[in-house]
Amino acid sequence: MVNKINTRCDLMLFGALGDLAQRKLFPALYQLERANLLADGSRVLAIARTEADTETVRQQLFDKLKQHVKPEEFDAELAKSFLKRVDYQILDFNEPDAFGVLNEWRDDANNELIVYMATPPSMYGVIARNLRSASCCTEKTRVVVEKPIGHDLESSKVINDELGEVYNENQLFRIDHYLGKETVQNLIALRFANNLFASQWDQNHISHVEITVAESVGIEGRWGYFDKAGQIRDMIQNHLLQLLCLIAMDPPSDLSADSIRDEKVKVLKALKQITPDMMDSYVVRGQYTAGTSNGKPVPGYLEEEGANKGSATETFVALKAEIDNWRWSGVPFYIRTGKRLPEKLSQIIIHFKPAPHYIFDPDQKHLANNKLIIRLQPDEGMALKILTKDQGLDKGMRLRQGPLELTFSETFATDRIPDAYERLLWEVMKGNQYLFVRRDEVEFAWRWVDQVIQNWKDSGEPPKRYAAGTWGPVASIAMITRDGRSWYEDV
Ligand SMILES: NC(=O)C1=CN([C@@H]2O[C@H](COP(=O)(O)OP(=O)(O)OC[C@H]3O[C@@H](n4cnc5c(N)ncnc54)[C@H](OP(=O)(O)O)[C@@H]3O)[C@@H](O)[C@H]2O)C=CC1
Ligand SMILES: O=C1O[C@H](COP(=O)(O)O)[C@@H](O)[C@H](O)[C@H]1O
Repeated sequence: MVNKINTRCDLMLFGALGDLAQRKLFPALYQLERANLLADGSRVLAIARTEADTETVRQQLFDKLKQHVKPEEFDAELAKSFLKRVDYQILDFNEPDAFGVLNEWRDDANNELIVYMATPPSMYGVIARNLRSASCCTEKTRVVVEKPIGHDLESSKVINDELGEVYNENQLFRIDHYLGKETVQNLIALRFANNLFASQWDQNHISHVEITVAESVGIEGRWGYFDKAGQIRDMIQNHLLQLLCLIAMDPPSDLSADSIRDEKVKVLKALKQITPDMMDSYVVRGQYTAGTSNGKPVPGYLEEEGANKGSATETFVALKAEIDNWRWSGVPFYIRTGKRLPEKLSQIIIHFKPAPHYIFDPDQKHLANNKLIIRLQPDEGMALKILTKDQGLDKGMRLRQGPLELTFSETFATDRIPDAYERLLWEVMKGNQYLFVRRDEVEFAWRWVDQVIQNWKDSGEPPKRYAAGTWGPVASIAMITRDGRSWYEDV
């Protein structure tokens, strides 16, 4: 049973009519209302530049809630009552003089003020400065900003500096929505609540790690944004490196935000640089061509709406990351992520080393390593593949591999899994930063990703093609096969 927080919040949502706000943030706030977690008197000021009045925006938000909340969780009366908390303010973020109006909306200065910037990152500094000029912030104000923070190390420093001129680091909540996923937080529980794994979690016992975040969707009308980013900036710089950190970090001394973030930063700092001569064997980038998705024909990346036909932006990346420290020396982390892959699937596979001396049938030696499969989405859960004796008089000491299985929806049938943004908004309201990214994490992640992007630029090589509906370019299979391994397939 989660208790509602008693403090009333005033949430100023900049960019409230944008895609993120309407698809994710308002549905998440509705779910907090549904769970009776919003304090009485908490309010939302939806801010954008479109000419509209509050009633029209409430009606538009009602329609979007109906569209994006699961039918069995949508209650029209509750939605209407939730939307009474929402007012709309027309504002051009570039107009400092217009910001004074925001103070008028705040009728009680004792309410917690949360500023959520669901806007292009180029707006963060402008909004922060204008809020300051309008005296619309205090040292207690919490400020939420979306990814990506910049498009490389230099530009992320500029954005972080601009935010830092107005706010202290302990006021800043940088979102990486993967950290709001229950199954991602569960990595911390798995690793640090089960001593069984703690003693096995290093290069003495683990041979390699795989992290796959596959998406079946394509660009979904976001060509303008995505083509400037590509899969490495959109997914690897943030979500996949966060997953890597949670798997690779040392145990934090407690669950405080800084203890966890300190450990993640140590991992990011220890990532081995990928130099130009390593690129062929360590990195594969791809771009999808026409193919199928869910059995239906789909266009290639260059034929998507709004496409620039000559684009060399990658929609797929596979790479081998190495961590230069005592715990992980010699243990590659194979990472892959892409759009228009055969299915939506995020999973981490920990491959344990075989026993030091093998005494069974030589033909079965390939079976002889345990694997821990962590399914982040969908079908959330985990399986530990272990070896047992095959049953039957005629089987001798033949081995077979089977799972110790934990499927969350079956074992813990009662609980609904909240969306990442519900958790993250809830943590912001409580003022808890442990699921948000600190400035140095963002910057060390960029430092590592930037060198790969620079190597691509210098080589001038175009991305390798793969047909939509396949697992990426064949080169990504060759990359892991060269090391005598293969991407995990559940057979
Ligand atoms: N969409 C997604 O799935 C994800 C988005 N993000 C990040 O979230 C942020 C928002 O993305 P998204 O919602 O897609 O963006 P959109 O372009 O859909 O929305 C941007 C919003 O900002 C408003 N806006 C922009 N400039 C101004 C201005 N000068 N004055 C007033 N209002 C302005 C727009 O107002 P109006 O509508 O009135 O023009 C709109 O409400 C970005 O940083 C993005 O990278 C991160 C992860 C996923
Ligand atoms: O941040 C982003 O994440 C989504 C994938 O998120 P998921 O929760 O559906 O796994 C990705 O599609 C999008 O391009 C990226 O900006």
